[in-house]
Amino acid sequence: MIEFRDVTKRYPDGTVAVDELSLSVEAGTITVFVGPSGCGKTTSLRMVNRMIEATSGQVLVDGQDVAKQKPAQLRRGIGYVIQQAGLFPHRTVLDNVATVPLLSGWSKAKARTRASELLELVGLPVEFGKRYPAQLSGGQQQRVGVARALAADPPILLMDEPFSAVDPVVREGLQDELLRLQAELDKTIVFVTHDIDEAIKLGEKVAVFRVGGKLAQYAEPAELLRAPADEFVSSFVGRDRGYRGLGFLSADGIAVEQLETVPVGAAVPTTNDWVLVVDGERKPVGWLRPGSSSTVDGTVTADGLEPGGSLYDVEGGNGTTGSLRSAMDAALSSPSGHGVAVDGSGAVVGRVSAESVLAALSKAREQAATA
Ligand SMILES: Nc1ncnc2c1ncn2[C@@H]1O[C@H](COP(=O)(O)OP(=O)(O)OP(=O)(O)O)[C@@H](O)[C@H]1O
Repeated sequence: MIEFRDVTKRYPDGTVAVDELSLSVEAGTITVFVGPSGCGKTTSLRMVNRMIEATSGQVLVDGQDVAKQKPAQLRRGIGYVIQQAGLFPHRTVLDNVATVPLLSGWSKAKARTRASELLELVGLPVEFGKRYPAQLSGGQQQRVGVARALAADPPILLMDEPFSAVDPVVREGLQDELLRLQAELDKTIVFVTHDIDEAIKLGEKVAVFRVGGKLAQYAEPAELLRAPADEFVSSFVGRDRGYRGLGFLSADGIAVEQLETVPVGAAVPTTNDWVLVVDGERKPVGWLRPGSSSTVDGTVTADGLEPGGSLYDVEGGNGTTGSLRSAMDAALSSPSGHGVAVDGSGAVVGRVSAESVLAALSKAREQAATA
């Protein structure tokens, strides 16, 4: 656990970067510090590994005041990942990752074996170990940065805007990868970003800072969306917070109704409604519009079908149930108005409607009110 107790950082020029910060970061969780530029996120993060010293107050790691520990020893248990990875340009990728184990006295062979394992863990081919950082894409360099920070197997990982230099698609992949890694590694991660969507996706708890280094709210993401503490948090959290909040509500109680499907090559069904066309594994191919011409000699072809909308995975992708948001999105984005529900393998299991999502939502509200 990491604990900030009334921590203030005043720089020599008088700037108060962090003002009386008190919060606890639970072990084994991802906690995100978010806020506008200059609100003291980086300063707070760096006070944990003593790259910056607090002016007053205490930072404790596992109950021990960091100010009383030798920085080198403290940092052995704390991995650090920064924007644009900060790799050594003249060392190979493998040697970059092996740096900390080598510094800790491991043999070269053992450090390199460990580095190879880590490259695999972060989803990079082991052959990339021979390359130099400049020979990798930004996203790949970022993965190397994560592998390097994990090399000594530290229980704590500090990540300062690690994904902000890559494009949105790569960034999303890296976020998913981090969540996957965390499920496996169970580290205590403090993650700094100025992107509220990233904070809400990654954080089990999110600390919102305002300029002047004051903590505006510290809460679970669903709570931030549902009940922002004040105007500042509300405007920082941004638009559509009601809709985004659906992402945190389980679609457990939602009714999945029967949906008429037809395989490619089968006879065109006689119905005036839309029909979902599926492949041999019951995965959706597209929609057959009522009176559509996507047929040859009375059988359904894959050409000319209406493309489908997003899919509602009833298993939620991580062994959990899907969210009301994904169910609602499936219903709203489907050309037929029927949201397509699929199982973990992508096979169609039925349909959901916007009305059934709203019914599940009011049931969840009633339950919350009587709880
Ligand atoms: N060495 C320094 N001397 C004086 N002021 C500093 C110093 N380092 C940071 N600051 C100031 O402290 C405040 C907080 O800076 P910090 O880098 O922690 O913010 P941040 O929230 O991480 O911002 P960003 O998102 O832009 O990186 C800012 O006003 C900054 O200008």
